[in-house]
Amino acid sequence: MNDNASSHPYRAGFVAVIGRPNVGKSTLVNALVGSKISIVSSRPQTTRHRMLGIASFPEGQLVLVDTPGIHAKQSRAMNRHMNRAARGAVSDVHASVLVVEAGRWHSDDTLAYQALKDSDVPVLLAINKIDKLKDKDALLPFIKEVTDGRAFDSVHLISALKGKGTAHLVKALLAHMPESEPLYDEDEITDKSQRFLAGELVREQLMQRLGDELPYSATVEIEKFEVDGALLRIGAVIWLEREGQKAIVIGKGGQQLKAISAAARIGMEKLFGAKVFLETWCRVRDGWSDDEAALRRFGYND
Ligand SMILES: Nc1nc2c(ncn2[C@@H]2O[C@H](COP(=O)(O)OP(=O)(O)OP(=O)(O)O)[C@@H](O)[C@H]2O)c(=O)[nH]1
Repeated sequence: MNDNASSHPYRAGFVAVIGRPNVGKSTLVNALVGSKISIVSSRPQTTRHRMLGIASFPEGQLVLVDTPGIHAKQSRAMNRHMNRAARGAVSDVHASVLVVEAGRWHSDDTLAYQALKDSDVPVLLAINKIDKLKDKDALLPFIKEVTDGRAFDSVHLISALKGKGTAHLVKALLAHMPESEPLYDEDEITDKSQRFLAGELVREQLMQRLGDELPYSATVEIEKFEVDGALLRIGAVIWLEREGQKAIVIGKGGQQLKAISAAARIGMEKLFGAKVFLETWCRVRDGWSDDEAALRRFGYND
């Protein structure tokens, strides 16, 4: 068994990070892992897949299961997939973190809480975005409101964005993990391939730059991922649902697509520690986000 300096046993296990869309789950996972493995945008429902973030500390290892936000609207196949991925993550973990936004409790928070309570593992509450609250005195009544009639193992006030309060949350989570050898090498940060992460980095730029003009259904497929000496040659296809959406993504004189590619390439170079040559194209396939077979082709497997 791997003992640290103070001879506490090394602990390692799985933690589900659950919450409604846009509360900061991916930002929290990235903060704990120390690298940007999960994409972030101000648009709700950015995270579509369940992915593992591996956070290693001298005292132990947390394998964080980042999930799509749980929400009540399930009309499209894509949304049904996202809810299934989030609920599936709750089984087989040692603890869960329910992430909520400071000052606001939403009916979808109740839905997420209920999914956790049915799971029989310790639930820690992380009240995120405390940096946004002008009136810190409002926190006490909020804590009282959200904990009234709901059982949490502990409550943590955090700012995932600024890294505030996260050390305390890590300590509390590690205490719930079983004694174990590390589950992953300490230099591993995710279970997803570089190919997958490359696609997500392009999608992040689409979400961030195009905001509400962008159809929610846009997705990215990596057609080429080749190692060429010290260079990575990556080819990305942006899939859209209608011809008219292409003009939005490409922009005047191709400027928008150029900016998307440039920013995604910088993100890839940072994450992969290698020079990247990135090519991007737009293609159209009608109605794919409500088509279960197309979803599987684009990697939305349960
Ligand atoms: N001010 C502030 N903003 C935050 C904090 N954490 C996250 N955000 C912002 O909230 C937005 C949503 O963050 P995400 O991490 O994508 O949220 P998510 O819960 O993973 O969202 P989904 O993928 O939609 O489920 C982004 O604009 C983040 O920068 C925080 O601690 N403080």
